[in-house]
Amino acid sequence: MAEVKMEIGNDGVAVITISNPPVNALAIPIIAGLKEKFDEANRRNDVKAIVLTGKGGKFSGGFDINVFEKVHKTGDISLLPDVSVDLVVNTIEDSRKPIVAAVEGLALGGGLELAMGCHARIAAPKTQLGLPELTLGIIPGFGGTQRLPRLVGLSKAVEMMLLSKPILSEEGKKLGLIDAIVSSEDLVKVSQLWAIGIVEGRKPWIRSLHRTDKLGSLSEAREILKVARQQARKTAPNMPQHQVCLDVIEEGVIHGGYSGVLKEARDMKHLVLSDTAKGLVHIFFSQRATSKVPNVTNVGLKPRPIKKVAVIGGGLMGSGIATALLLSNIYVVLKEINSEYLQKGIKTIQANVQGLVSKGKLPRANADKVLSMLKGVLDYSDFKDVDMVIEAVIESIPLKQKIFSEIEKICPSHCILATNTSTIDLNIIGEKTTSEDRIVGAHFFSPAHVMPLLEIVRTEKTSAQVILDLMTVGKAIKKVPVVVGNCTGFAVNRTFFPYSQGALLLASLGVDVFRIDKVITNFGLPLGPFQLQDLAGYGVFLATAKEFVNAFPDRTFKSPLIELLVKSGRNGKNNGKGFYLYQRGSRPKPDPTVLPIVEESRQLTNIMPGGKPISVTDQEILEMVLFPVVNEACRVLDDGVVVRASDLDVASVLGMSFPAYRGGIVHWADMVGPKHVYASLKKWSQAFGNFYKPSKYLEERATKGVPLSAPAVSSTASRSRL
Ligand SMILES: C[C@H](O)CC(=O)SCCNC(=O)CCNC(=O)[C@H](O)C(C)(C)COP(=O)(O)OP(=O)(O)OC[C@H]1O[C@@H](n2cnc3c(N)ncnc32)[C@H](O)[C@@H]1OP(=O)(O)O
Repeated sequence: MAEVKMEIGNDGVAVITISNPPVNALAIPIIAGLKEKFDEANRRNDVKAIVLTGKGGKFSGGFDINVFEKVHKTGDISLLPDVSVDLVVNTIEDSRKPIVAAVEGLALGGGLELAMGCHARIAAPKTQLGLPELTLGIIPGFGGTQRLPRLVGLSKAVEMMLLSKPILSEEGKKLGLIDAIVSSEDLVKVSQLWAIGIVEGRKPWIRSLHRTDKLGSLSEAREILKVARQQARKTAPNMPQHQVCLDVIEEGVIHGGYSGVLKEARDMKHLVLSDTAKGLVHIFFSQRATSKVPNVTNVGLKPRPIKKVAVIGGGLMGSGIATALLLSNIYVVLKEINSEYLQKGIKTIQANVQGLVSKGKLPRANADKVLSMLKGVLDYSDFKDVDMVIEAVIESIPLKQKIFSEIEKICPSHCILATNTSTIDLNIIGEKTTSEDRIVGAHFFSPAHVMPLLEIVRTEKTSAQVILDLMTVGKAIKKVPVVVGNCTGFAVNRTFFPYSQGALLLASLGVDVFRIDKVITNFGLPLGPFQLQDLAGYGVFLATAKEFVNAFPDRTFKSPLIELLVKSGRNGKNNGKGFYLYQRGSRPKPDPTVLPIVEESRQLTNIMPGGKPISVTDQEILEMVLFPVVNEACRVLDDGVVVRASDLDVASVLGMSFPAYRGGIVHWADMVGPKHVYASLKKWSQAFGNFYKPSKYLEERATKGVPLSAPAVSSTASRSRL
């Protein structure tokens, strides 16, 4: 239950405790409770000093993000209480009695801001301290933009806020954010003594907002902010909160902390209503919702331990998957068909691990231990005690069928039989076995040890236990598992197939390929469709295209362009020459010599109206590439391939790097408006054919004014593949 308690000890110290499991979020009743208890403590004659702490080993995960969601749904900004001035400045910082924060576990966002309003901070070891508000599209709103620079210095504070990077209490102590670190058991006791120390004048009574000693000179401050602004323009070009955060910090540096607090409160409220905040808050909750899968996570099943996994195939995917498992202390048996391929696979894993060491992401000392958990094999003898097999061989149906019949016999009966196929129907892969209940798709995205998404593909026969086990392994290896149904391309590849198709069609209509890529990267995807094709490899593209043409012949656009590129000796990044030129040590450069090949492809498709290139705005280019993706997302929703629309948003962000601040593909389409998407597709389908034909789902929702993300109505729910 959400509550704030106060206990007054014989020493005259009131201990105020926030209790709102699981993370002690500062929900509205908690804020009201804090105000009430602080007022009471200040009034009472038997209270000399106050300690503020959180129950259950966590100080606070910050302001209740659900309130932002409510503001987004209602548009009612008055739902946000005045915490910054009323509670943090007037009640806490200007309290007549000293207040010490006893922080443990985590103090994030509003949690850290409350602590910074107190007159001292005592922390347990390894407590996370941070202001991650920018990841939600807002800025700190309880005075954090003013107090953090005053406690840790401007440079560090800017870094912590702009990168939303938490620090541990040990670093906090060195920086001056934390006054002392004591064990968790002694935390409240020491904080009480510290508070009495302030009353008795043995410890300083510090109001952070009044400090200026760590801000440096005005010119130094301006220089730091100038550099930060330049960096933010590069790293977060489409998001307003970074520049606003720096403006608010500057206000406090120039006109004083209180003036900064007032500007912060005003600007925070504006930002809460921004599309960026709507998108990012949506993704925050959507990502957490993916852990809730009906009939899997709510039926009392317990995940079984997965300690040893066999990976079949040491190519790019297999070695990436093996790396991810090893990094999470799971034993891996890597199987290949000959020692040459096996050595290649092992070398790739070693290089992956080494790469993490050189980037500082893995301590050098851990690298040997990680690699010692790997065993390379050429036969199945080590498969007798594995808990899971992940097959990652080439996309060949007979080969996969053979492998699954073999492993079914060799592996223990509890062993999960997973495939990393990205296109082949799981029912076909499992057809020749009697183990279809333990066959599941574990679809990783390349590079598998880096990309965060794991699509878990289930068939009608996959057991709930197997899905739960794979979800648990997925989380253990730091992926975000999203459970999806079985269909060509599953959720992500199916939804995004029209991404490259739309781009190829536009190129055939006479639009410059590099302009298309630029428009898409300006929108926020890291790579345009042509550069993405270069990177993914043309072989993969052609093989996938074949699958899609077979599965959805009514809506595929057949372009000869990639085949022409291959014929002319281009192979994308693989051989350094695609739409772009790839040279070691320099950024990919658009290659103008590819343009005659694009022209040849145009002549062959011959779809330019009147033989002339169409004239389009950048906005039209964007929509002609992304609306077909939205259209396919609608079909994916209609077919029940995902549990909920927001799962597709998360999958698009984590699997395709669709900008999180646009909320994922379905959320974005709802912001743009289904009516506009529908009308545009209809217009283009009349001009350019079936590729653009709006789906029934889109048509229905656009005409009825129902958001694309609204839960399915019963007639479509019956088609669910989950
Ligand atoms: C005005 C102020 O400046 C504005 C703010 O304070 S904005 C809030 C700033 N704080 C944050 O951004 C922190 C957000 N939370 C997190 O990063 C992580 O949840 C965490 C590090 C606290 C804990 O992570 P982890 O242990 O993996 O648990 P996680 O699954 O994320 O969260 C547990 C539950 O708490 C909820 N939760 C976490 N932080 C929350 C918050 N600030 N408000 C509301 N709910 C929150 C999650 O939604 C989840 O709910 P569910 O179980 O119903 O799905």
